[in-house]
Order: sequence, then C-alpha cells, then structure tokens
Amino acid sequence: MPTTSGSLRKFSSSLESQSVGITPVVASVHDHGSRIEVRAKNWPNSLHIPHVWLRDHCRCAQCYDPKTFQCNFDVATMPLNIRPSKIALLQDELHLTWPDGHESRYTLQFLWHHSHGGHTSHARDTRVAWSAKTFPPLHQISVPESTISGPGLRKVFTLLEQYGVALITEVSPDLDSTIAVSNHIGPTLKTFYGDTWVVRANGERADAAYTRVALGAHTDGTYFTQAPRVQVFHMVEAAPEGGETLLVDGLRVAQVMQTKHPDAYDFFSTHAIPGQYIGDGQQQYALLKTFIHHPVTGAFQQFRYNLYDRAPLSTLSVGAVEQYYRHLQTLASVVTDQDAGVWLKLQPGSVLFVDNWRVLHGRAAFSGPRCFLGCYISNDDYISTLRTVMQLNVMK
Ligand SMILES: C[N+](C)(C)CCCC[C@H](N)C(=O)O
Ligand SMILES: O=C(O)CCC(=O)C(=O)O
Repeated sequence: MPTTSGSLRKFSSSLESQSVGITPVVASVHDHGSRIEVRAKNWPNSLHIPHVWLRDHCRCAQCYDPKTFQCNFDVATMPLNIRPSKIALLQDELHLTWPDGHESRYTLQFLWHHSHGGHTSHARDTRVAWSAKTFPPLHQISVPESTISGPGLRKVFTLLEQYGVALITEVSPDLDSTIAVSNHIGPTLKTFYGDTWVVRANGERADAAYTRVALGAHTDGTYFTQAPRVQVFHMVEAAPEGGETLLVDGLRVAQVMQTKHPDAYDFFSTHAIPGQYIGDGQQQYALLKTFIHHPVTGAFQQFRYNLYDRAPLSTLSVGAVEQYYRHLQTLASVVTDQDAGVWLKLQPGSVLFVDNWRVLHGRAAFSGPRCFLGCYISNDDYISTLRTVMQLNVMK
C-alpha cells in the first residue's frame, strides 16, 4: 500500500521558484487518491496533478531522452491506477517513488508551466490592440539593423507580439540584406511565389499586387490551409506619388466585432469561407473560418480576411449566404473605419515585418516606378524563434 493512501499528508519546505518570482515560499503536497495537489504560497492557484500525468512526465534520462527531448516511457501500457508509494517535497522539487522503485523528480517551476492548472504558456498574451490614434509611432518601432543580433532582436519580437508590426531600419536596399534580416526571425517560407520576391507594377503574377491600383486592407494567403505568419516588406524604390502602406489591427477589429456586433463575430467564428488563387499554373484553395481561436483558451488567434481572393461561395447554406453578406458588410465597415487604419510611406532602408495572422495590410494607388522586396515566414518558424529569443523554451 502506498504510504500516503487515503490520508492527507502534508510536506512543507522553504523554496525558491524562478518562475513566479517571489521568494521564499512555502509549498505543500496533498495526496487525493488518484491525484496530488501541490500548493505554493506565491501561486494564484494550487495544481491538481493526476498520478498518471506525473508518471508519464518523469524527466529522468531513462524516461525522457536528454539529447532529443523525446519520450521513451511506455505510456501505452502504464497501469492506469498507478500511485506513488512515496511523496516528498525537497527544496523546490517534488520527489516521487513509484511502486517498482522508480524515482521521479519535478521542479515546481516545471509543474507550474506544464500541468493543467498552470498552463501559463498557453495563457501568455502580451498583445495590445491599437487604432490609428494609438498606433506606436514609427520611431518607437524602429530597431537599427546593427543591433538586431543583440537586444534588438528581443525588441523586434516584443513589438511583433504586442502590436503585430516591427520596423527594422538601416538595412541595405537589396535582396540579400532582406533575407539576412528576415532570417533573424525565421527561414523564408517557400510558396509558389518563390522564397522571396521582387514586386513591381509589371503584371508578372496573376495578382493585383503587381499593378498600380489601390488595395484595401487584407491578409495574405487566405487560399492556403495555413496562411503565412509574417510578411516582410522592404521598399527599395518608393513611388514618387502614392503607394503608401495601410495597416489595420485585426485584433482591434475582432474586439470591436465581439463587443458591438456579436452576431457577426459569431458568424465569422463558426462558418468556413473559401479563398482561392487561380493563375500562374496554380489552383490554390482553402476553406477556413475568418476568426480563428486558440483551441484551448478560446482567445482570438487569427484573422483571415481578403475580399479579392474569395472563391465562389459554394459552401454555405442558402440561409447562411444571406447572413454572410449582411455580416460581411458590418465587418468591412469596421475594417475600413477611419479610426482603424494607419498609413505609412515606407522608404528604402526600412524593412517592415507584419504579423499576417493579425494585422491587415493594403496600399494606396500610385504612379511611376515602385519596387519592394519581400518574403514570408511560417507560423511554426516564427513561434519557434520567438520562444528561443524570449526564452520561453520551457518545453524541455
Ligand atoms: C506577397 N506577394 C507579393 C508575393 C504576393 C501578394 C499576394 C497578395 C494576394 N492577393 C494574397 O493575399 O495572397
Ligand atoms: O504593394 C504593396 O504595398 C502591398 C501589396 C500587397 O498587398 C502584398 O504584396 O501582399
């Protein structure tokens, strides 16, 4: 029989925990039969952790390969009624002994980050919604390229997380420099456009971006099952007249929709809308919702909005089609609201990074020559670098 069976045994110790910042704290463990409860004075809530979770998450070198961080423990045949035979809390570590003698240790920081009640990594959200009035002025979002490999890169990620835009300055106006600066954020994403592009008003592609017309605020790649996460704009030849860049915060659009037009928000959160790209030998098509939410927290995660790249609306019921046009006009009015959009005239030397899951972009019509270079970065690569740079790599 486990020594803790049925009883409420309490272990206390003084400990330091980096994750929650206040020291020293008192922690305690209670066994509740199939799970244990861990409390630390500076945690906002205690953690209830099933014994099966604890056995599976043993981080000893036998259960979890320290080189590959892959699981070697045979979870498929683990006894579902497994219980530790010994429980101890030593310093900031929980020590468990299992009936077969196997020993497991977990730091409180690990438990806080990775068991259900803590899940701070899911809940981390530093986003600040902005409007034309509150958009961080450009001098605040500029980061000289010379500092990019140092603290500058943290600044770039902080800005991308908070506002969905960052501007890196002092970059040479050529493609190699565009790639070099983008690679700090992630490898370029290869699509049918290639790894990178040079965009002029030359009709080179079956897309209005390659003309001189104005483009309303949109997100790119609504015809891909996963839209590119970051879009990089490097203006190397600004138009003599016009061609300003329009930016609109999709997070703010989502917030306004949620509060002022909840029916429309709900519609676009529950109905998939098809996007397409036809031309250049492509038949790209994707069917996804306009507002996408985090699968665990339900927080707004992505806005997919492009009125140009809409495919025939063949996927909605007759009634939903009627609702769609009504709700779309509401949504469009929030996107084009005077208070929403910020206009920037990008100049050679500056590279603009836009979170394409959040911030919409567009441009004013222009005359004369204009050329910008660019690339995309995938969501996975962006998030991976973000975790590394911001030291969120607690997943080990
Ligand atoms: C970025 N790049 C110039 C290569 C393509 C522009 C694509 C714009 C397109 N309508 C879309 O939303 O994807
Ligand atoms: O020309 C521009 O500034 C933007 C074009 C555009 O929307 C795009 O490349 O995705």
